[in-house]
Amino acid sequence: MEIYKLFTLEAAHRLPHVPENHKCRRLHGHSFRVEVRVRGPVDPAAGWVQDFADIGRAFQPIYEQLDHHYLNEIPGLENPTSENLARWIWDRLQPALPLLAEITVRETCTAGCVYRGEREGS
Ligand SMILES: Nc1nc2c(c(=O)[nH]1)N=C([C@H](O)[C@H](O)COP(=O)(O)OP(=O)(O)OP(=O)(O)O)CN2
Ligand SMILES: [Zn+2]
Repeated sequence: MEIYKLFTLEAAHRLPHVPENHKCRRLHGHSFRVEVRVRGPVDPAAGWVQDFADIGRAFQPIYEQLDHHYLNEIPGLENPTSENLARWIWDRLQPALPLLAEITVRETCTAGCVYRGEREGS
């Protein structure tokens, strides 16, 4: 079974590799929504895959690094596309959440990406 927890964070970014006249080359901000999904068997005694609070605790240090920050200044996020942000979050979250199955990053109401780890062909 799969469970999920949703996080919202505010951050600024610009995309340095898009053409000069592309709007995303300019500094702008998003209310990013990050959905973390964990997959595993339901423990019969607990009745859950994993405590939602475990996901919250694992995500906290990542949240602190990203929320109200300029993403381009964070090592590894010099080109902070949704794709790169999803992989960056995965790489830091997976050691604390071995059952991690999927990271969804939504930049706007209409755009985002889903990452399921290297087996996806990254
Ligand atoms: N594949 C990707 N494409 C784009 C990314 C990205 O991370 N991955 N990022 C951006 C920009 O950051 C932009 O802020 C969001 O893009 P876009 O959906 O084009 O922005 P709008 O909300 O303004 O969309 P409209 O449909 O034009 O209103 C760009 N592309
Ligand atoms: Zn953007």
